[in-house]
Amino acid sequence: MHDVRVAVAFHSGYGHTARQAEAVARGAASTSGARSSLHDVTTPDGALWAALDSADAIVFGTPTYMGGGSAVFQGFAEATAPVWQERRWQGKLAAGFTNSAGTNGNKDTALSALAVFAAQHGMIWVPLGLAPGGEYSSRGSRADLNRLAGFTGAMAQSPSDLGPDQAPDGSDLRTAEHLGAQVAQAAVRFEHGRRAVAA
Ligand SMILES: Cc1cc2nc3c(=O)[nH]c(=O)nc-3n(C[C@H](O)[C@H](O)[C@H](O)COP(=O)(O)O)c2cc1C
Repeated sequence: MHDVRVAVAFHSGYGHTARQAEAVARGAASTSGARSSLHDVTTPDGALWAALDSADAIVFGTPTYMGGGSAVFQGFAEATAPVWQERRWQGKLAAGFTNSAGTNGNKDTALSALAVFAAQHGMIWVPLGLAPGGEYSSRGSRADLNRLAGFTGAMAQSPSDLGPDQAPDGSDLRTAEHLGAQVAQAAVRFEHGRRAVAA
Protein backbone atom coordinates (compact mmCIF):
# COMPACT_ATOMS: atom_id res chain seq x y z
CA MET A 1 0.00 0.00 0.00
CA HIS A 2 1.27 3.48 -0.80
CA ASP A 3 1.90 5.93 2.04
CA VAL A 4 -1.19 8.02 2.72
CA ARG A 5 -0.69 11.75 2.17
CA VAL A 6 -1.63 14.31 4.79
CA ALA A 7 -1.51 17.89 3.50
CA VAL A 8 -1.42 20.77 5.99
CA ALA A 9 -3.01 23.86 4.40
CA PHE A 10 -2.55 26.94 6.55
CA HIS A 11 -2.17 30.69 6.80
CA SER A 12 -0.04 32.51 9.33
CA GLY A 13 0.34 36.29 9.37
CA TYR A 14 3.28 36.49 11.77
CA GLY A 15 4.65 32.94 12.05
CA HIS A 16 2.96 31.55 15.17
CA THR A 17 0.35 29.43 13.40
CA ALA A 18 3.10 28.33 11.00
CA ARG A 19 4.87 26.69 13.96
CA GLN A 20 1.65 24.89 14.84
CA ALA A 21 1.32 23.79 11.19
CA GLU A 22 4.85 22.38 11.26
CA ALA A 23 3.99 20.43 14.41
CA VAL A 24 0.86 18.97 12.76
CA ALA A 25 2.96 17.91 9.75
CA ARG A 26 5.59 16.39 12.06
CA GLY A 27 2.96 14.38 13.92
CA ALA A 28 1.45 13.10 10.66
CA ALA A 29 4.86 12.11 9.28
CA SER A 30 5.68 10.22 12.48
CA THR A 31 2.85 7.78 11.71
CA SER A 32 3.81 4.55 9.99
CA GLY A 33 2.43 4.46 6.45
CA ALA A 34 1.92 8.24 6.21
CA ARG A 35 3.76 11.24 4.88
CA SER A 36 2.94 14.91 5.14
CA SER A 37 3.40 18.20 3.32
CA LEU A 38 3.02 21.85 4.32
CA HIS A 39 1.18 24.38 2.15
CA ASP A 40 0.89 28.10 2.78
CA VAL A 41 -2.48 29.08 1.23
CA THR A 42 -1.69 32.79 0.89
CA THR A 43 -1.38 32.61 -2.89
CA PRO A 44 -3.34 29.65 -4.22
CA ASP A 45 -1.80 28.34 -7.44
CA GLY A 46 -1.84 25.21 -9.57
CA ALA A 47 0.78 23.51 -7.40
CA LEU A 48 -1.39 24.04 -4.30
CA TRP A 49 -4.51 22.61 -5.95
CA ALA A 50 -2.56 19.61 -7.30
CA ALA A 51 -1.12 18.88 -3.84
CA LEU A 52 -4.47 19.18 -2.07
CA ASP A 53 -6.35 17.20 -4.75
CA SER A 54 -3.90 14.31 -4.38
CA ALA A 55 -3.96 14.26 -0.55
CA ASP A 56 -5.87 11.63 1.41
CA ALA A 57 -6.42 14.10 4.26
CA ILE A 58 -6.19 17.88 4.52
CA VAL A 59 -5.61 19.62 7.86
CA PHE A 60 -6.70 23.27 7.70
CA GLY A 61 -5.09 25.88 9.93
CA THR A 62 -5.64 29.57 10.52
CA PRO A 63 -4.84 32.13 13.19
CA THR A 64 -7.91 33.45 14.99
CA TYR A 65 -8.33 37.05 13.85
CA MET A 66 -11.28 39.14 15.06
CA GLY A 67 -13.00 36.03 16.39
CA GLY A 68 -12.80 33.96 13.20
CA GLY A 69 -10.38 32.67 10.59
CA SER A 70 -8.04 35.16 8.94
CA ALA A 71 -9.13 37.03 5.81
CA VAL A 72 -6.32 35.32 3.90
CA PHE A 73 -7.58 31.88 4.92
CA GLN A 74 -11.13 32.90 4.00
CA GLY A 75 -9.83 34.07 0.61
CA PHE A 76 -8.37 30.60 0.10
CA ALA A 77 -11.67 29.03 1.22
CA GLU A 78 -13.57 31.09 -1.33
CA ALA A 79 -11.03 30.20 -4.02
CA THR A 80 -11.99 26.52 -3.49
CA ALA A 81 -15.40 27.16 -5.11
CA PRO A 82 -14.43 25.26 -8.32
CA VAL A 83 -13.14 22.37 -6.16
CA TRP A 84 -16.48 22.41 -4.32
CA GLN A 85 -18.41 22.52 -7.60
CA GLU A 86 -16.52 19.49 -8.93
CA ARG A 87 -16.68 17.65 -5.54
CA ARG A 88 -12.95 17.00 -5.80
CA TRP A 89 -12.42 16.71 -2.02
CA GLN A 90 -15.56 14.67 -1.34
CA GLY A 91 -14.79 11.80 1.06
CA LYS A 92 -11.29 12.99 2.03
CA LEU A 93 -10.50 13.30 5.72
CA ALA A 94 -10.21 16.79 7.22
CA ALA A 95 -9.20 18.35 10.53
CA GLY A 96 -8.32 21.81 11.82
CA PHE A 97 -6.22 23.91 14.15
CA THR A 98 -6.01 27.52 15.26
CA ASN A 99 -3.79 29.76 17.35
CA SER A 100 -4.54 33.09 19.00
CA ALA A 101 -3.30 35.44 21.69
CA GLY A 102 -6.17 35.00 24.13
CA THR A 103 -6.56 31.80 26.12
CA ASN A 104 -10.06 31.71 24.70
CA GLY A 105 -9.92 34.52 22.12
CA ASN A 106 -12.88 32.91 20.28
CA LYS A 107 -10.70 30.14 18.89
CA ASP A 108 -13.70 27.82 18.88
CA THR A 109 -15.47 30.02 16.35
CA ALA A 110 -12.49 29.74 13.99
CA LEU A 111 -12.36 25.94 14.43
CA SER A 112 -16.10 25.61 13.88
CA ALA A 113 -15.78 27.59 10.64
CA LEU A 114 -13.07 25.17 9.48
CA ALA A 115 -15.34 22.19 10.24
CA VAL A 116 -18.22 23.80 8.32
CA PHE A 117 -15.87 24.55 5.40
CA ALA A 118 -14.81 20.86 5.34
CA ALA A 119 -18.46 19.76 5.53
CA GLN A 120 -19.30 21.95 2.53
CA HIS A 121 -16.70 19.95 0.62
CA GLY A 122 -18.19 16.63 1.81
CA MET A 123 -15.07 15.87 3.82
CA ILE A 124 -15.02 13.66 6.93
CA TRP A 125 -13.99 15.60 10.03
CA VAL A 126 -11.47 14.06 12.43
CA PRO A 127 -11.60 15.66 15.90
CA LEU A 128 -8.60 16.19 18.17
CA GLY A 129 -9.38 13.02 20.15
CA LEU A 130 -7.74 14.06 23.42
CA ALA A 131 -9.21 14.37 26.90
CA PRO A 132 -9.07 17.94 28.22
CA GLY A 133 -5.92 18.85 30.10
CA GLY A 134 -4.72 21.98 31.89
CA GLU A 135 -7.17 23.65 34.24
CA TYR A 136 -9.93 21.17 33.45
CA SER A 137 -8.79 19.41 36.64
CA SER A 138 -7.28 20.91 39.79
CA ARG A 139 -4.35 18.55 39.27
CA GLY A 140 -3.81 19.71 35.68
CA SER A 141 -0.84 21.71 34.49
CA ARG A 142 0.19 24.06 31.72
CA ALA A 143 2.41 21.31 30.36
CA ASP A 144 -0.53 18.96 29.72
CA LEU A 145 -1.48 17.85 26.25
CA ASN A 146 -4.63 19.72 25.22
CA ARG A 147 -4.21 22.23 28.05
CA LEU A 148 -6.71 24.53 26.27
CA ALA A 149 -9.31 21.73 26.36
CA GLY A 150 -10.43 21.79 22.72
CA PHE A 151 -12.33 18.98 21.06
CA THR A 152 -13.05 20.09 17.49
CA GLY A 153 -9.37 20.55 16.66
CA ALA A 154 -6.00 21.62 18.05
CA MET A 155 -5.79 24.95 19.87
CA ALA A 156 -2.66 26.97 20.61
CA GLN A 157 -2.09 30.22 22.43
CA SER A 158 0.66 32.73 21.69
CA PRO A 159 1.02 35.75 24.02
CA SER A 160 0.78 38.87 21.87
CA ASP A 161 4.22 40.15 22.93
CA LEU A 162 6.13 36.95 22.08
CA GLY A 163 7.53 36.14 18.66
CA PRO A 164 7.13 32.79 16.90
CA ASP A 165 10.53 31.74 18.25
CA GLN A 166 8.92 31.66 21.73
CA ALA A 167 5.26 30.83 21.12
CA PRO A 168 3.14 28.76 20.93
CA ASP A 169 4.60 26.81 23.82
CA GLY A 170 5.68 23.18 23.92
CA SER A 171 2.42 21.67 25.16
CA ASP A 172 0.41 23.35 22.38
CA LEU A 173 2.92 22.16 19.79
CA ARG A 174 2.71 18.61 21.16
CA THR A 175 -1.08 18.88 20.96
CA ALA A 176 -0.72 19.89 17.31
CA GLU A 177 1.59 16.90 16.72
CA HIS A 178 -1.09 14.70 18.24
CA LEU A 179 -3.68 16.06 15.80
CA GLY A 180 -1.36 15.29 12.86
CA ALA A 181 -0.84 11.73 14.09
CA GLN A 182 -4.56 11.29 14.77
CA VAL A 183 -5.45 12.30 11.20
CA ALA A 184 -2.67 10.20 9.67
CA GLN A 185 -3.75 7.10 11.62
CA ALA A 186 -7.35 7.64 10.53
CA ALA A 187 -6.20 8.04 6.90
CA VAL A 188 -4.20 4.80 7.07
CA ARG A 189 -7.23 2.95 8.48
CA PHE A 190 -9.47 4.46 5.79
CA GLU A 191 -7.09 3.42 3.03
CA HIS A 192 -6.98 -0.16 4.36
CA GLY A 193 -10.79 -0.18 4.51
CA ARG A 194 -11.13 1.23 1.00
CA ARG A 195 -8.86 -1.50 -0.35
CA ALA A 196 -10.70 -4.23 1.55
CA VAL A 197 -14.05 -3.06 0.18
CA ALA A 198 -12.67 -2.83 -3.38
CA ALA A 199 -11.09 -6.32 -3.25
C1 LIG B 1 -6.10 41.41 12.89
C2 LIG B 1 -5.87 40.58 14.12
C3 LIG B 1 -6.96 40.11 14.82
C4 LIG B 1 -6.78 39.32 15.95
N1 LIG B 1 -7.87 38.82 16.59
C5 LIG B 1 -7.70 38.02 17.67
C6 LIG B 1 -8.83 37.43 18.30
O1 LIG B 1 -9.98 37.57 17.90
N2 LIG B 1 -8.60 36.66 19.40
C7 LIG B 1 -7.35 36.48 19.92
O2 LIG B 1 -7.21 35.81 20.93
N3 LIG B 1 -6.24 36.99 19.30
C8 LIG B 1 -6.40 37.73 18.18
N4 LIG B 1 -5.31 38.23 17.52
C9 LIG B 1 -3.98 37.79 17.95
C10 LIG B 1 -3.47 36.66 17.05
O3 LIG B 1 -4.39 35.59 17.00
C11 LIG B 1 -2.13 36.13 17.57
O4 LIG B 1 -1.19 37.19 17.58
C12 LIG B 1 -1.62 34.96 16.78
O5 LIG B 1 -0.49 34.40 17.43
C13 LIG B 1 -1.21 35.36 15.37
O6 LIG B 1 -0.85 34.20 14.66
P1 LIG B 1 0.07 34.30 13.37
O7 LIG B 1 1.45 34.74 13.84
O8 LIG B 1 0.11 32.93 12.81
O9 LIG B 1 -0.57 35.30 12.46
C14 LIG B 1 -5.47 39.02 16.40
C15 LIG B 1 -4.37 39.52 15.69
C16 LIG B 1 -4.55 40.27 14.56
C17 LIG B 1 -3.36 40.75 13.77
